[in-house]
Amino acid sequence: MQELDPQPAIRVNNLVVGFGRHVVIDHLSLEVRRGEILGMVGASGGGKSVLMRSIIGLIPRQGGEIEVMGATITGAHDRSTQHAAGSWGVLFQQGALFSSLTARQNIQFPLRENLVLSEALMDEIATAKLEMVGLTAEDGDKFPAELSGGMTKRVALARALALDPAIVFLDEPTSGLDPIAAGEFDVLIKTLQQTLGLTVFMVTHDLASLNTVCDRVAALADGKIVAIGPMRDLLQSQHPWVRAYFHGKRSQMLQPQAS
Ligand SMILES: Nc1ncnc2c1ncn2[C@@H]1O[C@H](COP(=O)(O)OP(=O)(O)OP(=O)(O)O)[C@@H](O)[C@H]1O
Repeated sequence: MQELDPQPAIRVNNLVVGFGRHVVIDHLSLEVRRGEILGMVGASGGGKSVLMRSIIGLIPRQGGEIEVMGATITGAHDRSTQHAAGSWGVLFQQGALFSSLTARQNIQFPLRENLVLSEALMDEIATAKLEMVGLTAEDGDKFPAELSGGMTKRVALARALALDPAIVFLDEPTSGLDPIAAGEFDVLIKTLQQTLGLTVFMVTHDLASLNTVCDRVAALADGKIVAIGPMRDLLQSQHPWVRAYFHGKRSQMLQPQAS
């Protein structure tokens, strides 16, 4: 296993996020190490997406501190957050490609927003990103409606990688994919982590992803991280929700990795 940087990529301290009286994140603290793939699990509606969106400054918080690559995150329009935003890419839950743009144009979107580059260079970058996620230059000419679910996820990942981020946030990247496509996507994420040194924050319900690609897994329950560590540690956790999640009927197919 690669050596991890002791200075975390993401540091969340005592975070509180809610909507009106509904507290979703309740004094949560978490560190994501540089270069690791951290899987985030939790009940549906438990706050995983809210946590991810808070970290990247899209949802305001009521308390606590967030740092990403050493930069303090306040609000989406804050200068420090905007500067830090260059260090991350995001794959939202639905892929969220612009339907009127080709795959290539979708990948180029962040480049156009943030940089001044020639069309030729932008085409070159888009082709490189397409290849990086296992697609061809020809796939770049397709519109989202012409892509399979797996291809859509790959294009969305290529777009998240457009600005060469240090961190990628993935919100349920394998949802809706068949097990083979999901497995291929897992391999892709692991390969990108290893070749690019990426830090990956991955919200997922996919037990196979947790077991095969995540260096550590964090469990969110009652607005807090109630367990965090390698998968084998989570399987030993005595926390009632974590036990129910990993030892329930749906988890029987889980094959823990040998330590
Ligand atoms: N913009 C919002 N306004 C009000 N409530 C919100 C908003 N966004 C999320 N919530 C609420 O916050 C809670 C956590 O939602 P979140 O989407 O983070 O869950 P999740 O853990 O990602 O769930 P799932 O696994 O089903 O995707 C839910 O009760 C949701 O209704």
